[in-house]
Amino acid sequence: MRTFLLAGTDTSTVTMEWVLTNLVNSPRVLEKATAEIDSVIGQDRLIEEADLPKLPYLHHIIDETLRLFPSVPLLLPHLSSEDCTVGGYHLPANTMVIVNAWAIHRDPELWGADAASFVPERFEGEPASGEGKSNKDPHKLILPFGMGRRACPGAPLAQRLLGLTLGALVQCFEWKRDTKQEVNWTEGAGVTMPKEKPLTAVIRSRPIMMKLACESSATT
Ligand code: HEM
Repeated sequence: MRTFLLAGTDTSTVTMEWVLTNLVNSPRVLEKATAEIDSVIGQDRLIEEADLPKLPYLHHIIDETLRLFPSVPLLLPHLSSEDCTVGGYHLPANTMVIVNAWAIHRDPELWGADAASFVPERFEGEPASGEGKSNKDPHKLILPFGMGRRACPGAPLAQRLLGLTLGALVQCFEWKRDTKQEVNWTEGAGVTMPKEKPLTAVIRSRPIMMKLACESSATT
């Protein structure tokens, strides 16, 4: 239980801070996410888990954030249990292998000239499924949760948690930068990759907050 708490909390909160940083720096994307939530759910009730499959753009925002700011940028170190070949390189047994997901996620050969830009639309289109499907499917080019047998077992939970939290934050509040210039994207140090300086922003409640406040005062 302790492992799950340790592995699950920092990774998710760091990602959420990067998502919000990207949104306050990209009003166009924030507006599109707000419009999606308003058209699918509206302002009369709070987002629920069952709404998530109907909010593709929200997921593209999360995928694009995990691409640019994977919260475990070097994944976890692995040890080869026997001699093997990886990407054409011979690895003797007992070699430590570190995968630089951050660099893969920003490689212009994979992502094009705008690899460093925040563009959730690059995840549009159905994810390819099955062996041998297009290796251009962007969902198959990111590995924020690792891959294979030791991949993150909390990935499905994390994706639902991020979707629901971000959905509620966008549905319930207007978000704006508190400075004229863009919020700094500088990364800090750590096993998980935090922002160097914590995000500050201006938020204003949207109509649903008044409704939720009235409902909660009526039940107390
Ligand atoms: C945005 C959220 C998260 C990210 C980006 C993330 C990422 C990762 C990565 C990259 C690994 C290492 C994979 C590898 O060795 O190649 C990992 C391992 C792990 N994660 Fe997550 N994780 C997240 C959330 C969670 C949550 C919510 C839980 C549990 C509730 C969790 C539990 C674990 C555990 C137990 C491991 C170790 C698995 C093993 O060694 O076999 N993670 N995670």
